[in-house]
Amino acid sequence: MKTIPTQTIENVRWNDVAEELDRSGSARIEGLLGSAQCEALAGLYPRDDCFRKTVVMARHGFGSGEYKYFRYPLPEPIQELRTAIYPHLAPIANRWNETMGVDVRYPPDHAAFLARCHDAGQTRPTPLLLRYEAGDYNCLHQDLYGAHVFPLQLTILLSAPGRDFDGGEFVLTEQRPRMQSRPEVVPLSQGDAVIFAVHYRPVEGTRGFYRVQMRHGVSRVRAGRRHTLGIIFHDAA
Ligand SMILES: O=C(O)CCC(=O)C(=O)O
Ligand SMILES: [Fe+2]
Repeated sequence: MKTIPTQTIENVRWNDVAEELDRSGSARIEGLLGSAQCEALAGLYPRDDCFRKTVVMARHGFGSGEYKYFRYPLPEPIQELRTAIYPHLAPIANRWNETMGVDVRYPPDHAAFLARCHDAGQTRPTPLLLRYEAGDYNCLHQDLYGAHVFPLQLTILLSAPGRDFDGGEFVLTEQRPRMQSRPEVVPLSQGDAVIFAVHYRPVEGTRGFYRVQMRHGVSRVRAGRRHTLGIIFHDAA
């Protein structure tokens, strides 16, 4: 499978991504992957040699649909994306933690952060491939897998809305202290990525910054089949 040219990642307007994340808690990158790359990645789903675990969401009350966690070594394009994107997000994560008064700081390269996870017993890879069919959905959740959490993650839509599936919108909610939750739908085309907060993000209020709690999920797929690739930067216990 073709690797992702590092050039592609370097060409993303990371300053705009950072601004958008600060403003709304999520940011879209259009056309991060080409359609051939998307289809090759979605095509890995039946390849059980690539995965360490399958989760049937209905069995756990997570929703309806399935996902599989990749095993190490990750397929090259996924390893590349995870390694190349992390250094652009670590400064944002550090700034957010500073704003929220959280002491944890993230090293500039992903290998160093993974070493921290692995030393703490979080050794299992978390990148995952998800598959939804008509009627399937993903309940609002947070992808926490242990004490070590990298506070940003991304999801890439591998299928084409309108052609491969209908419905199945990516949804974020933001729960502000003592207030009702704010929903947001992130419209995605095939190959687009959404970067979003895993659990908390800082929001500026009239009396300084406060912390809001984020969750993400997927609305019901109304027809067809939808695949996504999830990239989470911490490993799992
Ligand atoms: O399928 C989606 O759009 C959401 C996937 C997800 O929950 C994740 O990537 O962590
Ligand atoms: Fe998730």
